[in-house]
Amino acid sequence: MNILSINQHVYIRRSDGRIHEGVIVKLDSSRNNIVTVEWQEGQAIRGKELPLISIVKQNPQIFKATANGANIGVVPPSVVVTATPRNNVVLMKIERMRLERERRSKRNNETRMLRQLYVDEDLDNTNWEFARMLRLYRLQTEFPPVGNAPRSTLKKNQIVVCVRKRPINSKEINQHELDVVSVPNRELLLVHAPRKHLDLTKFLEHHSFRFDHTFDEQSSNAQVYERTVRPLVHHIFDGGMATCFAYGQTGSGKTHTMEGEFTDKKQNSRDGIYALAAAEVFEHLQQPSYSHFELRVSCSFFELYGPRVYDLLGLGKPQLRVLEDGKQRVQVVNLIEEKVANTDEVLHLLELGNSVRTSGQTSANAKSSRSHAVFQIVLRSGDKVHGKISLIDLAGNERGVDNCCISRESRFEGSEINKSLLALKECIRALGRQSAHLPFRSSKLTQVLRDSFIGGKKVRTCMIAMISPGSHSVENTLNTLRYADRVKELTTQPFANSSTQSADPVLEQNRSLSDINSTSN
Ligand SMILES: Nc1ncnc2c1ncn2[C@@H]1O[C@H](COP(=O)(O)OP(=O)(O)OP(=O)(O)O)[C@@H](O)[C@H]1O
Repeated sequence: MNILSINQHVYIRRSDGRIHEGVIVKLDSSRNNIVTVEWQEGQAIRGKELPLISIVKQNPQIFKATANGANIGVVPPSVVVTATPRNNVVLMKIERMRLERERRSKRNNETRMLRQLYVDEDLDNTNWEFARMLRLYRLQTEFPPVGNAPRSTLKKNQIVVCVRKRPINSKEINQHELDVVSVPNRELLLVHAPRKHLDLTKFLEHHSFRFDHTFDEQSSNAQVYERTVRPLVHHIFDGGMATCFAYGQTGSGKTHTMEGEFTDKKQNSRDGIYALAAAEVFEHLQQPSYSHFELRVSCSFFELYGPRVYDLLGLGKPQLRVLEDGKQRVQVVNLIEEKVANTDEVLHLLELGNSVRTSGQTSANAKSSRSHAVFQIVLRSGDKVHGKISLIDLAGNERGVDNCCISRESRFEGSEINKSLLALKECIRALGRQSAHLPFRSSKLTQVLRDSFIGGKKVRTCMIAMISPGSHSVENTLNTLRYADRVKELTTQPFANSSTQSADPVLEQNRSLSDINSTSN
């Protein structure tokens, strides 16, 4: 073996008779003197392991040259590869490096694609494990179709509870928040809460809820209106009282839904539920079946800030007194009830009122409504109230722990808001139970809305719970859904909401499916 060396040029004959000039790249005496030779064929580098004896036979010139001190070797009959030997070695090394580079980049691309599949092209996302679990859960879980409850029952329900999920916003995306709410169909809603075990392993806790209607992030205000407030407008023409509450965490979309989209620092009142309801009222007025009532439309707009009531249509936003007479009739003294003849006049009133509404900054929303805004459309036949709809944009509900970093005044505001929301829940529940006792005196909000809770079958209520989809809001989202759930619980017995949790994705899937199945039975 000492005659041959690495990088030495040799000729080899292939089985098809062609002869190539190659380079020795490996000499292995431990394996019966095996010699590895590489050569170039077109653009490709090829290699072969050959026994030493075969190399000796095919390259007699090497051995003659060694014996005589000069290379008098026999030139092979035809040489396929004609590159100069020195160039060949360099080329081969470059080629080998290129192939290695290509292999590495292919491997990296594969890894990148795999992560993108799970993490939405966001490779820096520290939540990527949760994102992966979520993606898998959503891919693997089959949701049952909507339950068999006929849709017409929704129209007849005295209390309707719906949930609307708003789209994840750019602030949440920049903070690498995940969208942890799924709306698989128009009744179901799932919250996937990211959790950690004591040993810090991560898992998702799935909670499923069922409501009269669930709206996903694609839903428009008009679609929400269609399912929620439209039946109530029809109801007041039939002589009923109706109330619709927008409930939810600050920044979850209550004002967006009730008062319209907020673009370029301006509220576009035209597409909010207030305006859509007003337009429907004027459309209905044209119908001959109501002409004999000689109905006239008027609006009032006021806010409740803590225990105080302010008229949003009055000059300088005057504070109003709330009085109750001997027959428990509640009057907001001197509340302006403006007569309106068309939707544009209503929009004008809304703009006037919104411009003076109390707002503040919360941990979740820089321009947060800190008051409950009550917009009422009253139908009068002569002096008598024929029907009335109250549309209420409630102040944001916040958990105490979210308020730790804000001022004392804001914390006080928060506790007042939560107190009135608790009272509201109790009143709606009492209405659902047809209870003789209505705890309406426990807050100013329920006191001024008393006539929306009494009146038996003539009274109808709709609650739209708004939720933020971001993972940082998950506790507030669960709070909102539990609140809405408590309101609904007593009104539709067949639906029992529930929650599940599990660390094992397969178990999670099966359990939550059985959970969903059980709720739909
Ligand atoms: N469905 C939606 N589609 C698009 N953007 C939305 C939606 N819901 C809310 N938003 C946006 O989210 C932000 C917060 O919404 P909004 O002010 O309506 O929240 P809120 O619940 O009224 O908060 P607060 O109780 O603090 O007043 C706004 O910029 C709004 O435009």
